[in-house]
Amino acid sequence: MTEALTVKNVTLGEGKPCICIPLTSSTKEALIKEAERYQQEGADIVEWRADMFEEVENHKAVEQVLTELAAALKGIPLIFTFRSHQEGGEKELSKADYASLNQFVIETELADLLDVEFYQGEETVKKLISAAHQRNTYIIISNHDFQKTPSKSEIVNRLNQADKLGGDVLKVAVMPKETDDVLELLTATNEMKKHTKKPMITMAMGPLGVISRLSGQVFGSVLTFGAGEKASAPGQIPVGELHHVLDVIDKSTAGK
Ligand SMILES: O=C1C[C@@](O)(C(=O)O)C[C@@H](O)[C@@H]1O
Repeated sequence: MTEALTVKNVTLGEGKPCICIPLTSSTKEALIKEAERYQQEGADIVEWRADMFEEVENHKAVEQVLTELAAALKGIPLIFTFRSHQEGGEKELSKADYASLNQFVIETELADLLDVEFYQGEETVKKLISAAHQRNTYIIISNHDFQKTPSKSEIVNRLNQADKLGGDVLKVAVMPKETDDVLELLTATNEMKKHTKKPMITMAMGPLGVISRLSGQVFGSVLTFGAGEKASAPGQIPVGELHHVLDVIDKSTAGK
């Protein structure tokens, strides 16, 4: 059974999956406008994809955006994510720069959750978890495979490793080439939910994987990404449509 994790006014792991909208603009002004819009539209959670920000290597500029985002979001939890190129992101930082950017963001206490990539290595991940936990910040440990879908046992293995490292939320995204791959991801999620109490976020990307972005309540994924102005990964559907489908599933599975 998943133990729910409450971040500000949002609970991950109870009933209907939360909807997270990614901020994908490249300038501060456009990011703040996006945040204001999603706040008015009632987003559950917002993710800042900082690898899409033109000044991401300038820590002061990052802090300024975080400060203004916190004001614009009016209490909506914020995930800070620097997605590296090899995991599907737009920029690449050295391992040292990746660690220092995330450490800096933790110290600002302006993000509620940080997405930390599993492949950055055990030492970095553990250091960031420990720093975050001293500041009431949660860590999502993520792993993306943009080329393929690993086997069910490999997906479970990656989620287990993220759990053992001490992540608060465990995330895996894969790329399906056939419907069997989507089933592999869903089966892995369903199986893992029997072995961990931590909230999980899993998805199969691209058009074939759309069903996995809708069915979290059934198989055990607590959050789903919906496209705002722009999708941050293939297969995300517009937030309005996502709300509608999640509501239908929630109503029809109530009482189970
Ligand atoms: O890890 C994820 C999931 C994601 O890749 C998706 O497929 O929806 C979108 C990213 O912005 C986010 O950081």
